[in-house]
Amino acid sequence: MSEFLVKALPLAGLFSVQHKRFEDDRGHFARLFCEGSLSAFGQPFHIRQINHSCTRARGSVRGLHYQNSNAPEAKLITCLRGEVWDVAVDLRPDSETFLRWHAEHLRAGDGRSLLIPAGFAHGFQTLTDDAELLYLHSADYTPAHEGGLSVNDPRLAIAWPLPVNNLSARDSSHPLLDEHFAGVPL
Ligand SMILES: Cc1cn([C@H]2C[C@H](O)[C@@H](COP(=O)(O)OP(=O)(O)O[C@H]3O[C@@H](C)C(=O)[C@@H](O)[C@H]3O)O2)c(=O)[nH]c1=O
Repeated sequence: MSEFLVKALPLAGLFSVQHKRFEDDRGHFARLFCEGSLSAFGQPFHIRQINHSCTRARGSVRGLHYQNSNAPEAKLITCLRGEVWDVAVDLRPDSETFLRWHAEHLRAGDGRSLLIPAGFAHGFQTLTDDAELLYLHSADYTPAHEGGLSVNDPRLAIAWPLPVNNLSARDSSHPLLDEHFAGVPL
């Protein structure tokens, strides 16, 4: 096995990345990111930014966020503490799965990340208190080019595992999708 076991998920370009773990008496070691290996899957991924978040209460939801065609970005999401239900929504207008979502359960210590390509929105719900996420981003944070989708949009019909709690003011005000939504053409 190489340093990663990469599994394609139902939306093209979305991957589960299992990190090979080396165990010994001291504990363990794993490579979290390797540009050379991961670029072979989906589009090349060059890290521009690394972010970290901690979310205190179980059931909290962050998202759904994306950067538009002026600053498209891929993300590699890893859970460092607790557990989250991590969601990616396909916003590529030419995709056969446009507006379909897929979720993965990420747990600290499971050695797994979600690789989300450009042209997707991302969000998550915490399944435990004090959940921490590490995000690797392929583009700079560009608020002027950021968009959001409502986590309760009936057109997406995301089946959140818990009642949706603790949305930020911004995440409570994302518009519902309508016929003018053009997605993220790449
Ligand atoms: C994302 C981000 C936020 N910020 C600032 C803006 C704001 O004052 C504060 C909190 O930002 P937000 O409320 O947008 O944080 P949050 O709602 O946690 O945003 C995150 O949500 C998840 C779902 C993602 O996928 C991330 O990429 C990111 O968009 O941090 C930065 O300075 N740089 C950044 O890269």
